[in-house]
Amino acid sequence: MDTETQDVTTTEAWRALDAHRDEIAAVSLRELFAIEPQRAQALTSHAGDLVVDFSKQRLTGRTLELLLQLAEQTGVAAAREAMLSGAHINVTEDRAVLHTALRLPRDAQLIVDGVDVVADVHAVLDRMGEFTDRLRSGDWRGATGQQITTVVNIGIGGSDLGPAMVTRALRRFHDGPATRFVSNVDPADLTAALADLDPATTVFIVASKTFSTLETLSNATAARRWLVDALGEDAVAKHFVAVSTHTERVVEFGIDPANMFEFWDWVGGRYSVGSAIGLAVMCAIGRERFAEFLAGMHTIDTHFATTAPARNAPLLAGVIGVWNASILGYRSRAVVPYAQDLARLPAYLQQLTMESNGKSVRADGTPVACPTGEVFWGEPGTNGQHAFFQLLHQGTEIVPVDFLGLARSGDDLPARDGQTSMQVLLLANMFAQAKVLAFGRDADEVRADGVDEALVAHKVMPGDRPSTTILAPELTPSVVGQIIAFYEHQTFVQGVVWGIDSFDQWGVELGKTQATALQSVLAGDEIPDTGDASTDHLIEVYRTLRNGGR
Ligand SMILES: O=P(O)(O)OC[C@H]1O[C@](O)(CO)[C@@H](O)[C@@H]1O
Repeated sequence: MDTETQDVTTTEAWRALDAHRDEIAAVSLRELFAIEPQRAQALTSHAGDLVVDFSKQRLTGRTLELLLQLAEQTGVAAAREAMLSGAHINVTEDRAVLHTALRLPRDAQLIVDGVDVVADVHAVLDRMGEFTDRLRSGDWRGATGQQITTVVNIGIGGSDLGPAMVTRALRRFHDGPATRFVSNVDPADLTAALADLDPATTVFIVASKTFSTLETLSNATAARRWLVDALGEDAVAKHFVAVSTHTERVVEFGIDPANMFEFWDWVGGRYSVGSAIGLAVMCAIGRERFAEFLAGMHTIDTHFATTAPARNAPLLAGVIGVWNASILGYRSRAVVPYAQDLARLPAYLQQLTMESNGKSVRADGTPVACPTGEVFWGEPGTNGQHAFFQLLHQGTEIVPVDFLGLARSGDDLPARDGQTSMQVLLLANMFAQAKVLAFGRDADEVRADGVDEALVAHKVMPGDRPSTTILAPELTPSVVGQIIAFYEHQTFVQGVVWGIDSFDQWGVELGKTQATALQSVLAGDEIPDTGDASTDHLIEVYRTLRNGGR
């Protein structure tokens, strides 16, 4: 941390972009498409199976040129090389950042701090494969000799969102035991998950990088009690496995290290679904499909590492994200997958992007000089259309949208018209939304439709609302891996440009320690003195309500 981190706003490219913003402010997307007939093709990148169309972003060829200069002047290529080679780019924790090593093929080699991490990675993948083969074939039996029918993953943040999102996304490939995910320390989460389960046929995966996370250890302890009450202490070995970097804590919890799947401190929690944290996914879809998922990620890693900047999809997405958030002032991004199976993708991306880039100081501790981390949110289309799209179309806030769509669906059904299919209808909705956001409809067009003058202003669609459209052939394990790696790398690019450490998360620590301190205050009945009047008052109100008062 001795080296000073560059302030992006002092670069030549930033100053040029700042001026350029004003130059193109009055140019509409309609005009840009009229001036550049090949715009759609020119602004579409191909990465693996992903086709990424940036043409509806508010930018010109000159904007992209300047954004690529910005990437150059902030050292994105060198930072990427440093990450991929295992340099300690997570400076505040002095750690390498090597989630890309999790998806290197078996015959690759990567020596980091004197160790071949690829060999370690594949040794764990093999152990995961052996375990999941046994579980899926029925060879692994519970304490009463019954076959395991349900796997419950207990974890939170990266130890939940990745496997939960991917397992759901790959529903069609699910041919193993049923999977459930418990994350919240709210007892309702565990209680609901266990309500109809039989301890004799249930296996718990306790997934925690640190094995010290309050929510996970609370849920794991309660789940252990549920199992032991029914089957006795000896049953734990057949019904609990752990995924962690911390063997001693796993043993202390009472899980046999033989049933522990290891990963390493160079895998950040939100980047860990390709590690043993993906064990629940492997239980659901099997080791071959999981290998395809990893291979999909590796395809995008290779694209990111080797493709020229002007065609490099995650690099372009990253700098366009900076352009939107920091220069145009569009502070949030909606992610709208037109795929019900990607319903958890927005939540997954919230952690990936916001825990990574939601920082106000640069890696050297100096304050950032421009807005950083976008606020990510979203829901699957078409549901989102009937909820928040009104604001996207006509609100005062401009929210860039990432549309994700699939050309084919394994679930397709005939459409009501008897001619097309519901998947075609779904995609037609996606294209329509992106089209209307970009090109809108002006007052004359509204009038030309014979709309009553009193309603014209209400029906004007302003347009010029940016979006990126990502298309893929089908939701396969590989494509899901590709989507994840695509977002991981754009998050990385943004972090480098902003000069922040995208791999720490100090901002979540204080709340955790204060919760632990407040737990006993809430449970007790002494006059609260927590150091602030607001919290003291809330605790008193809480106690009154808890005791049935008003
Ligand atoms: O895997 P662990 O150590 O239980 O941590 C869970 C999550 O908690 C965090 O540390 C903070 O939210 C995340 O980064 C992480 O994914």
